[in-house]
Amino acid sequence: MLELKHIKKYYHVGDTVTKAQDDVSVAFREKEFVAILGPSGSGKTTMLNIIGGLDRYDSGDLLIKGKSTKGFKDADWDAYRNNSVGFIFQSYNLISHLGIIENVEMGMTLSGVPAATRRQKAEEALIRVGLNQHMHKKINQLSGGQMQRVAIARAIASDPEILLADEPTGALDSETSNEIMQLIKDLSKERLVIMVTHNPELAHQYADRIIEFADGKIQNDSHPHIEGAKADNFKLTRTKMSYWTALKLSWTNIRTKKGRTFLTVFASSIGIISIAIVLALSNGFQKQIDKTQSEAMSSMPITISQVGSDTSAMTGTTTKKFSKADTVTAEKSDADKAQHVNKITNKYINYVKDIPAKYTKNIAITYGTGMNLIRQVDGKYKTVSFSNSNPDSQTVDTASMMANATGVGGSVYPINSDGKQTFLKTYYKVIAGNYPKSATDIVLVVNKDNSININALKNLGISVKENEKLDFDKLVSTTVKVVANNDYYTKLPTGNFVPDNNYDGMATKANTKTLRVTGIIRVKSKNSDGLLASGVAYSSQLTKEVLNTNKDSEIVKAQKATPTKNIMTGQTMDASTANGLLTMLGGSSKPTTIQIYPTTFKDKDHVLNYLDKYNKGKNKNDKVIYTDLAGTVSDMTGGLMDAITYVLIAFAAISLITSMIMISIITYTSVIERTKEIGVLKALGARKRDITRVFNAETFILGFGAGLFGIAVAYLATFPINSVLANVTGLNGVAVLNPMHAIVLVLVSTVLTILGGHIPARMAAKKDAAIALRSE
Ligand SMILES: Nc1ncnc2c1ncn2[C@@H]1O[C@H](COP(=O)(O)OP(=O)(O)OP(=O)(O)O)[C@@H](O)[C@H]1O
Repeated sequence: MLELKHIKKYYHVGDTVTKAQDDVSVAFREKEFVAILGPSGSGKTTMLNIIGGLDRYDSGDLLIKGKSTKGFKDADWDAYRNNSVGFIFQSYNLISHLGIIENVEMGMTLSGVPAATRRQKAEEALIRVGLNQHMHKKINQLSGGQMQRVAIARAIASDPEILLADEPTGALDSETSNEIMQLIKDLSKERLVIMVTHNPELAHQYADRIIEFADGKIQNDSHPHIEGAKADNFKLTRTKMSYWTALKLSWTNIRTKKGRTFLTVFASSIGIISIAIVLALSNGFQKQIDKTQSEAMSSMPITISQVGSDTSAMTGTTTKKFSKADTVTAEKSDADKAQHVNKITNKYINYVKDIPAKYTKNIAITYGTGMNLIRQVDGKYKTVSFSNSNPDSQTVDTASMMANATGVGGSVYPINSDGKQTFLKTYYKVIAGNYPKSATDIVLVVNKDNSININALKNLGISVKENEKLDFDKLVSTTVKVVANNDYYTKLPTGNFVPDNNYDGMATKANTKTLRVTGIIRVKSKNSDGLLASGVAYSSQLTKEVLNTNKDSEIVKAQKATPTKNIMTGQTMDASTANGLLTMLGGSSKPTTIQIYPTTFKDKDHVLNYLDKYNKGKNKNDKVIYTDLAGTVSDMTGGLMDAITYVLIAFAAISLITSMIMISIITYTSVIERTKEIGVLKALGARKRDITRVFNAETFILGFGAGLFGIAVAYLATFPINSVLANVTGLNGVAVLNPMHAIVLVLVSTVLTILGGHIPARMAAKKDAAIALRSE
């Protein structure tokens, strides 16, 4: 059955060499009870460990059923121990955190025997050793003899052919010893039993054969056996512990150390808690900043005007040196030099309209078209305007007189490229009436305190005194009429055009449109001033319609025919005044300003890049220059927030690493504490990998637990944090834990702790089984 051939095992410690096995040759029968006697330190245990595959011989050979073990790999030894060998130790070596049945089942659990079969065989083995009454007790509720019976049950549960016992009665009184010996004697009827003992009487009383050992050599053999030639018919089934078994094993172990586990989990979760809170806060602050930014955007668009200011053209040379020249140099002022006329062509407008929709909320194109407005006041029609300029001031400037007379002024609100009215709905609240629906609907914009520019009302022909309070009803539904150029101006015999005085007549003309105030609106946000000035606001659509009606009117045609002469006054004009007049009359469809509202600060950069691309390669005169008001506010806030978050996360990460180190230490202690258990598991056939798995499972449970616990604490912490922040800053719901962050943090905690625990786990796996079993 078993044969040792010239087995040598020397231990070298320092200069001394211990010959634990010194050329041992012996053979065993298939069924016999062999007792090995000998003085302490003679090498008995070493021989038993070599036979059981727990220890390796240096030279010689161990034949199992005729099969040489010289070429055995670790996995073969593991399988051999699991399939063929049962061990019984002096100190029982039961796994105390498992139940009796689980202990007995362990060998079968390791080799993947199905649960029901396992349970049945374990119970049979326990009945066999006489423990049918005590099966459901805990290990620490048993007597020494009973514990040894459990150990014997574990050794025979999977019915091995070889049973190895190392001083099985060494810790028991004589009566119990006899009972155990009798039990082993019975078991030897079915298998080979090799027992190491110090007790010659027991050996002689129960054993069939006695081998005396001294100085690593067999001195005497009472009943030697010579193994005949045998065919190699030895087969091994490899063992494999499932992840689930590893998890269960670790879980039961962790449960026996509840206090320590809780403290570990708590301490390791501190890193996760701090990172989660930092993320939750920065998340919330970022949201607040985004909101503020987006509000700021609404009042600070990128503006492209007909005349821009090219700051790069400013020389900024204010020399301090006095000139010695005796001449005067005529020079343009810096501001004049910087003045740049933008050629806002249709091509450019289309280019702007093609900005990817995701980057912009709105694009407002304003045309400087005048509107001939009249309104019935006290039964009579008179001219009115949407302007905010003072109607009582004595302006001599013809352009502003024209502006007042023709109704240029007021604010134009943008309409989305798809024609939808989202701008007003997003940023403005209706406090009376409704949002405008059609091009002929106009609104009154009031300030946060419901005040409105008095000039706007006066220009509409409403007689009002400063600080006078007007009912909403009085203003909503006010109507104003826009008259087409052809109805508004009459041609004099001189060829000049003048406004007709018959306003009542104009009111009923077919081309006259009625505009109606549909509502009074006010900016929604506390923090923003809004885009629209207080006063009248109308849609960009309305200007387009007016432009369409007037572009081919008589007065426009006549003005175009005499470009250097004002068609109304007969005065000569320079090109730019002429251009202004033509625009006012509706003869030029060039926009006066284009305003682009980026969606966010970041998108603004995309928009600016897009606009810069247009200018690339163009000569100075063809370039279109924009003004970026929001640029001065810049992305500073966003960058700052990111920086703060990174710094805080770095600090929090330090605590995470600390917890990782702590988990390694705890796993390491656990490895030390469980050294004996590792030995037992190995004796039962556990592979290195199974041992690593058991400890990895433990760190997995700890890491995952710490992650979950950390997230739970961080989530609960957001409530008091938010209430404090709300009190201090007035901001509500700042700390918001992003579920994605929560999941990632649990993963991070699990992965980091597994990493931290992996090295001790590997150390555990590498432990020598024989040494592990010798440890106390
Ligand atoms: N890992 C080891 N390193 C060094 N020496 C060892 C090691 N294991 C055992 N020895 C030595 O080998 C010798 C044989 O030890 P072994 O445990 O086999 O003796 P034993 O006969 O079983 O003794 P006891 O009856 O006291 O248990 C002893 O001198 C022991 O010190």
